[in-house]
Amino acid sequence: MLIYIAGSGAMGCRFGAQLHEAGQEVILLDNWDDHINTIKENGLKISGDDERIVPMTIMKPQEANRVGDLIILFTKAMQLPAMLESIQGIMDSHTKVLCLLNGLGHEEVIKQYVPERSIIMGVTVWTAQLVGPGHVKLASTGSINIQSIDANEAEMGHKVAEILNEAKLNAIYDQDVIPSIWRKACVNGTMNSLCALLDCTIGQLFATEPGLQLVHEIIHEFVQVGQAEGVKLDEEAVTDYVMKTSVTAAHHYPSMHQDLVQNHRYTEIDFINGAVARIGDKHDIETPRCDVITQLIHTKEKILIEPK
Ligand SMILES: NC(=O)C1=CN([C@@H]2O[C@H](COP(=O)(O)OP(=O)(O)OC[C@H]3O[C@@H](n4cnc5c(N)ncnc54)[C@H](OP(=O)(O)O)[C@@H]3O)[C@@H](O)[C@H]2O)C=CC1
Ligand SMILES: CC(C)(CO)C(=O)C(=O)O
Repeated sequence: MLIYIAGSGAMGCRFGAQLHEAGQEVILLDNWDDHINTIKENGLKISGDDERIVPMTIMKPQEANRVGDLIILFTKAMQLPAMLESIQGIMDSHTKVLCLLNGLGHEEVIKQYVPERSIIMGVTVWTAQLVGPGHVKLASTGSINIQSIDANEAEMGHKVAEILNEAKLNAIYDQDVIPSIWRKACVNGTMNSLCALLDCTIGQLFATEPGLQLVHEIIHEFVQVGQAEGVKLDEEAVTDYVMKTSVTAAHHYPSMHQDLVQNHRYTEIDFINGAVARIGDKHDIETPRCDVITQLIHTKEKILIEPK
């Protein structure tokens, strides 16, 4: 089986390396020259729980020319359309496309490039961090929920879950993956944006009474908007999940903090709080917190990434 990882940053490298080690033929696709050259020359360096060097094939998306059996999308959300455009030549009617990006609204984007019967949507709580080009840090454990969006293609989704499990990626075939995607978006919509704005860890944020209050108000907006979209979300259960995640990830600076504050890179805010604000508008639901958080993150992007 030929598996492409379309977007081989931290998560793409984790998944690519584990699938390669499980015996699959894996090709990493990315556009970052230093990263590509380092992996070509030295292999992928993995530090953390199980340090090793994994020899991996990596190239730019436009250089790939063999049709893939499975393509796992792992770009940042704002890079997704360009990636889908550039991988048209490696997809045919049998190619399955699995999306594991954080955030909301990717299904609609993917449908513009991939037939519905080939799309598998998913969400993962595995983590990974780029240390530098060709070097990723992996720690702890995780899991994946996936579902074919065409109900007639469930079998193909089950097969993909099996392949992920052979690589010890703990995948389950979910009969309704959309609430899980929204629940993870809610984790990111509370912790990622607030920690990036306040320059703090998750533990620091959740230890404050006003911070915690804001977290509850954001969760309420996500749940109201999700429910209006027909997503089965229970506010108490989502809150419980967010609180539990805040404990296990207490010492972390979330990825949006790493992107914006530490590395001065654009964020996925438009696909998290920004998406809830947009969908809320559609349903005439007010989302004042998501609105202002989105505006503040964009302001911080202007200050840090585009200084005058
Ligand atoms: N990291 C995590 O723990 C988790 C992430 N996710 C989600 O997975 C998706 C992928 O995230 P993740 O793997 O963390 O993304 P990364 O930031 O590690 O990489 C994403 C892309 O950004 C570019 N890039 C990253 N760093 C640099 C750099 N220093 N210089 C130049 N280009 C760089 C590369 O793209 P290119 O060069 O092609 O532009 C790379 O493919 C996102 O939707 C994220 O929210 C989900 C669960 C956990
Ligand atoms: C750490 C965690 C779970 C919460 O923000 C995360 O998903 C991220 O950093 O993107």
